[in-house]
Amino acid sequence: MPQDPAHSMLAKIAAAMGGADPLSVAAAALGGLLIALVIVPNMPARRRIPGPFKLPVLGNAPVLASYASRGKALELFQLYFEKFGPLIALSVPGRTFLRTMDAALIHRALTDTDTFRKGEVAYKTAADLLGDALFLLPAGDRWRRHRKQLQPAFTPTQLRNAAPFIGRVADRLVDHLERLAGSAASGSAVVEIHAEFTALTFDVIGLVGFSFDCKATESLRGGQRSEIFSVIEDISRIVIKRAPWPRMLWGLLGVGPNSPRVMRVRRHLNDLFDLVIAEKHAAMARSEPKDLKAMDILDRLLIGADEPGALTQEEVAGEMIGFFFAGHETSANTLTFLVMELARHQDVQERLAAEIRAVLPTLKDGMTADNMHEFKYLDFVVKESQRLNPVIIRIGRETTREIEYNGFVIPAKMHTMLGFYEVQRDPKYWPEPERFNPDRWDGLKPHSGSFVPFGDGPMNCIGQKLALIEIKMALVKLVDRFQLALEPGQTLEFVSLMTRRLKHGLVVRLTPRLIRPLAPLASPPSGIIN
Ligand code: HEM
Repeated sequence: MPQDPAHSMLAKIAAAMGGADPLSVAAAALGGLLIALVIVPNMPARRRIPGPFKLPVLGNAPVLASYASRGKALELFQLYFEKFGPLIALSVPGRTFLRTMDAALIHRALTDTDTFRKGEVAYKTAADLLGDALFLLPAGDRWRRHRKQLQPAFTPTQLRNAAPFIGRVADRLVDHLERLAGSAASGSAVVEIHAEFTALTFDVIGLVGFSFDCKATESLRGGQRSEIFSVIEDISRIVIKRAPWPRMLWGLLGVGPNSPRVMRVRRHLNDLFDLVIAEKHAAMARSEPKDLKAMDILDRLLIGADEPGALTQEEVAGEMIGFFFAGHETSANTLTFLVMELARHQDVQERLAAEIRAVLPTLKDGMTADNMHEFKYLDFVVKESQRLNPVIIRIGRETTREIEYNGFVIPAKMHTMLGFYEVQRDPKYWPEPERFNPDRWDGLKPHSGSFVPFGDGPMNCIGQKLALIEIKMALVKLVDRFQLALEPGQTLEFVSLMTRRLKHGLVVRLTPRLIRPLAPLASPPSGIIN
């Protein structure tokens, strides 16, 4: 009788085992598989990191994917941390990973580069969309070369030069809001402020990074949302959709490198880069060579193109897209959360307004990158909002070797997700963690690893000083001119894609405060924007 291949295989194995019954061999094989795929991964063992039940092969991928696609991963991890403690092990096909909210481990993972490195997971998941952007690159020579080339664009001199441009973009926004309020019968403006901030931060990156006016604010005024916003947003969605699954399944999910959706995103990004570069070359041809100090990020990258270690044209494109991506949504979400907290806490808002009224007139040149520290309460408010509402809620690292931590064994090459959101709300480090209390920052030096909105260590946020100038300038101008209140009837729903934000934005009512002359603003170096 002809035998099916599986049966003949079993017969061969049985013969090799000295003529054992093929059925017993099959049962033993099945048992072995069960032990390897279900029992071992879920077995409680001393020193093994605890975690939720893992399905054979798929591990925790289905439940992670279901929560992540709805932007609800934080809720899931909150449950897991409550159940299993500050270190949890999870698995998706092909890899096991660790998620932690332990401050000391977070600090170590960010600063001890011999033991933890940024691995390739993020790069492999998004490089076809974003190219060789610094914020994606894994640790190693390529990352070092990019960081070295970009670092000079963030010196105090560069930031000093950038501040007046930022001031002008912020002025454009508050002037517009004032006009809106002036033309409304109620005397106040009702706006969805997140869209305004997204446009503002987009324009700031364009101007400061590339002397390119994206006119995002302008297109918003024209009643349309610039297409590039939806493209950038789609990148986050694509990456989130890909993350729990192996590359070979991305195509099936509609997010493979050759899927129409992905190709559309790439086409838009290439167009944007071509436009910026063409404008830059035209500007270079029109004007005298710039002083090194007055150069933007793109000038610096292009001017040094012949020097050893310089970035190639492709790498420059990656950095440009990377800066738009890493630098605009993060700052916009941070600003939106700040307005949300100020609108919810009118007492804090009034104290801040009083500080602004007291400090601003004393600044001879208006608010600059050098005198921001005069606004002490503002600094507390920004930090407290970043603590409660970090926009980067987690980042990943990988162990370079096996280590022991608090009695647990963390194997080599373990992908480790650092839970910024959770550690910044941990009652162990933050009394009354859910309370928005800027005064807690008075004289406070946070416990290492417990406050990391910009990361830490050598891969910390290269744009953090620029971001803080932008955020503080915009906030000072806004609170100085308007009283901010939440418009009733909206539910504030949070989503966590690549960054955390409000799903439907934030609708606020802006009522002009008493009109009084503003302190002068330092003029920008040239008239790029009106
Ligand atoms: C409030 C705003 C911002 C927040 C909360 C933020 C947060 C972060 C965090 C947490 C990291 C560390 C990632 C890691 O360690 O793997 C990071 C890296 C980075 N950020 Fe930001 N960021 C902000 C604004 C900006 C801006 C305005 C820019 C550019 C102008 C920027 C560019 C970058 C880049 C290029 C990296 C990668 C650095 C490296 O790997 O060497 N960010 N950011």
